[in-house]
Amino acid sequence: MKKTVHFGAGNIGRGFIGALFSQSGYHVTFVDIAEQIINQLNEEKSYQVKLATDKGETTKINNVSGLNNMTQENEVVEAIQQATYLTTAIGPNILPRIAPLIARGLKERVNSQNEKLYVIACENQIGATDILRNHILEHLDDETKGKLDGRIYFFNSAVDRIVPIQDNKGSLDVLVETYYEWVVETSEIIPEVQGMKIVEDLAPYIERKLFTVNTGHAVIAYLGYLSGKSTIDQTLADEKIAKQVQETLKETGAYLIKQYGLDEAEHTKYINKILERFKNPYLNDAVTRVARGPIRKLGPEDRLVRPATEAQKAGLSYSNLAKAIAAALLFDFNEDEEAQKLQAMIKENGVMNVLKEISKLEENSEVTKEVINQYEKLQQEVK
Ligand SMILES: NC(=O)C1=CN([C@@H]2O[C@H](COP(=O)(O)OP(=O)(O)OC[C@H]3O[C@@H](n4cnc5c(N)ncnc54)[C@H](O)[C@@H]3O)[C@@H](O)[C@H]2O)C=CC1
Ligand SMILES: O=P(O)(O)OC[C@H]1O[C@](O)(CO)[C@@H](O)[C@@H]1O
Repeated sequence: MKKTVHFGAGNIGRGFIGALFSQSGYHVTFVDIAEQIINQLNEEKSYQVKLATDKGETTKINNVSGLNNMTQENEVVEAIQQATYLTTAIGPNILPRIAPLIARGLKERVNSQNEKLYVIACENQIGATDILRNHILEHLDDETKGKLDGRIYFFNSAVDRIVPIQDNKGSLDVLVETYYEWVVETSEIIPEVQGMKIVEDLAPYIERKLFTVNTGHAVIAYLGYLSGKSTIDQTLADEKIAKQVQETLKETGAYLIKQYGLDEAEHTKYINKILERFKNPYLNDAVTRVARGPIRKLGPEDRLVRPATEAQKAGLSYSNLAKAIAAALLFDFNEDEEAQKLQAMIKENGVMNVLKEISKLEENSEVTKEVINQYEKLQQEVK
């Protein structure tokens, strides 16, 4: 049986990427630090993926097992020897932490065989696989680096499926939305995986996804949080916020249409389809999940700041994006480590310095001025 190694046995790992591999005839070895999940995968050897619909259709996912990358390093290295694919869905901030072990696995592999291995990071981040590759290279000697060509391939990808936090503690089963899209950038002919779409240029796909699905989601999450809402669908039922989301997506849309020559009517359809996905009540998707990690989400290349700076450069409107950035700056959820760190930074150094440090926005840039203007207005509104 073909084999694949997937780092991150969480929501996207089990509910999306691992499930597609299993359905394509692969044995999936999940690598994670969550001991309970690893034990259950090894004991139960399967789990159910349940669709967030009124019928709640389920699919059984077979041929799965687990390894703990903290306590079973040798076994992970061995699994990498046998795999055709190595994927991750672990969170962008975790990629540097798993890179040393992947590097060990790759070193052993290229010194003992010529079979091709395809590495794909499935994270909400532009160029996540390139970033992972650079971390891996830091842990390889020149001789090993020289052997990667033609053996180890690194492909960027875009992943789109809403998988909320699961409220079935103790079960491996995962509730997912029906829709999914996994786009992988390569011009190589690679072993087929059901549901994987191959493209030669990922940029329009990942930007369209990140600056529509993720920007829209972030606006709902941050404004929902500020107005005391619990879930995404509940927030979108608030007409004022729904209008604000539309206005923000018009701004990212204008940039995407200009940048990639998208058809305006098609793009409007794409936006509307996404808004329908967000309204799914069966997902019960918490605003605090979608808002998680505000420091990462306020990064210069991420879903809020990049479209704002690109729109500004292109002479397009960005005031609604500035409002979204301002709302993210006000996210003070006390169970989110990044939110707490962000609030401490704002308290100590002020918003302008935080925008400079985290978002790489110049002090007196037009975008910075507009964000501060929106931040002050929002602060008054939520008082
Ligand atoms: N949940 C969703 O709807 C979507 C998530 N994504 C992306 O997928 C990635 C994963 O997200 P989720 O699955 O939602 O998160 P999650 O929190 O459900 O899963 C992450 C998994 O990584 C594991 N992990 C954390 N640190 C680790 C380490 N050092 N070594 C090994 N495993 C470690 C955790 O134990 C957890 O099982 C993120 O980059 C996210 O942006 C992308 C599209 C959709
Ligand atoms: O996973 P992140 O990057 O923290 O952001 C949450 C976002 O990811 C998703 O879970 C999947 O795209 C979206 O639901 C949401 O926009």
